[in-house]
Amino acid sequence: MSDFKQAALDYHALPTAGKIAIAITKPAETSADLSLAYSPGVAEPCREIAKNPDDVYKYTGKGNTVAVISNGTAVLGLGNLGPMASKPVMEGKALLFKRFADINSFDIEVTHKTPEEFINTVAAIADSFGGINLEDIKAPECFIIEKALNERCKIPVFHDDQHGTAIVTAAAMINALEIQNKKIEQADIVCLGAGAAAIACMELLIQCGAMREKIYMLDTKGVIHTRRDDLSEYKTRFANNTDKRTLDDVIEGADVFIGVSGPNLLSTDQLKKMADNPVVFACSNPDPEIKPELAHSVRSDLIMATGRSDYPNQVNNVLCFPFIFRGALDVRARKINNEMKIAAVHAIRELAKQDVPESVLKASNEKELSFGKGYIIPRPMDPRLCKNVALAVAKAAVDSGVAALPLPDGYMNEI
Ligand SMILES: NC(=O)C1=CN([C@@H]2O[C@H](COP(=O)(O)OP(=O)(O)OC[C@H]3O[C@@H](n4cnc5c(N)ncnc54)[C@H](OP(=O)(O)O)[C@@H]3O)[C@@H](O)[C@H]2O)C=CC1
Ligand SMILES: CC(=O)C(=O)O
Ligand SMILES: [Mg+2]
Repeated sequence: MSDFKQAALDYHALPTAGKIAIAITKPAETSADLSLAYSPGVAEPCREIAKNPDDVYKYTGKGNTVAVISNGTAVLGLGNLGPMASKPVMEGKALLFKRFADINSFDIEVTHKTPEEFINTVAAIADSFGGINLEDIKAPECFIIEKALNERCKIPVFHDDQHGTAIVTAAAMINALEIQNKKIEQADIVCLGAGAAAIACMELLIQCGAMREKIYMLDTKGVIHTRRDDLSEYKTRFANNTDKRTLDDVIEGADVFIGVSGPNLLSTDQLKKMADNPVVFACSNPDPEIKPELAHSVRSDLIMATGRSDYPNQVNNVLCFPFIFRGALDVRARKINNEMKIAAVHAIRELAKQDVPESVLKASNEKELSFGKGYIIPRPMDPRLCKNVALAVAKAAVDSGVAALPLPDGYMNEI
């Protein structure tokens, strides 16, 4: 067994199994404490909430709790491993919520037969939480599930693999194209993968200026084109009127490659065929579509990003989901709308242009980080992400009319 594999298994197993635990926030030592925490004292907030349901936010942890919910059908790029094998990832998301945005989080893995069963299960428990982060649910079911839950739930429901990934990809792409001196409107874009992440990433890039007809999307059967008769309604939106059929065909002269598919699917020969100064986001986890060292060995003019923490330019939804929920929860947004997503894109993107604090350099084991080919997007440990993204998102929620609360006085000033 490799040292890294053993270290990763030990990290999860020792000294206690798993990565998260519950913390008590009130004294619970004496009989007097317990008479407040439990019987008889607990009856008082129960009565208040029964009279005024909004008081649940005043007397319980609902407003700062997000459920991370999966069925394990698209666990990273590992495929349909089922609910239990997805649990380390879901605990990981809970860890990231707490570490980066001080949001309490439960991971919930659902076993079900039909999308309706999943939807009914989640809808039935949704009121316990301030928000729901759906994770690693494969396309096309993820689109149906998210839409139905957003219609049925009073709290924000956000499929991270769609929107978190899209927001971070758009932020990084705008910066990368600027550095490569390319215009997004003129970029020829290849997207390998046509699932949850791919569809959402391309839709958001189009909102940021990319031209739909200049996007070539591929699934396991090749290029998505207008003469295919096997396309879901979601893929059909990207059907290109073209004779190109394979990755080899579309990669020729492409400015951008975005991989949200699986490991080792882009060859060095294909990379060589891309236009000058290309942008390559190989975002499949844990193994990217092409390894950075391999890509850099054949091209010196590219900007390269992956989803991983052990290479520069980590294009990963961790840069978004803790912070977009922080902003949404703090103004009690009913949903996470387009305005909030666009605000997050720009808050993340702009931060990469600012000087990097010493604490981030230390945590990244870097001497220097400055905006450029090796630093197109902030590092997840950057404490300014929470402040800047949550503030932009909360403001956008208030301005777009989905917030139940105003922006708190001095919001995020103290961070
Ligand atoms: N860096 C990040 O932040 C994130 C990265 N990802 C990565 O993106 C990938 C996809 O995740 P997600 O969208 O949630 O999963 P989905 O299951 O929804 O989609 C997977 C897509 O990849 C396509 N695909 C799989 N193998 C190939 C192949 N050999 N050639 C072309 N297309 C292929 C599938 O094709 P078909 O439709 O024919 O089945 C499908 O369209 C994963 O590797 C995941 O780790 C996802 C979210 C965030
Ligand atoms: C990062 C992530 O959410 C994924 O790879 O699925
Ligand atoms: Mg995921």
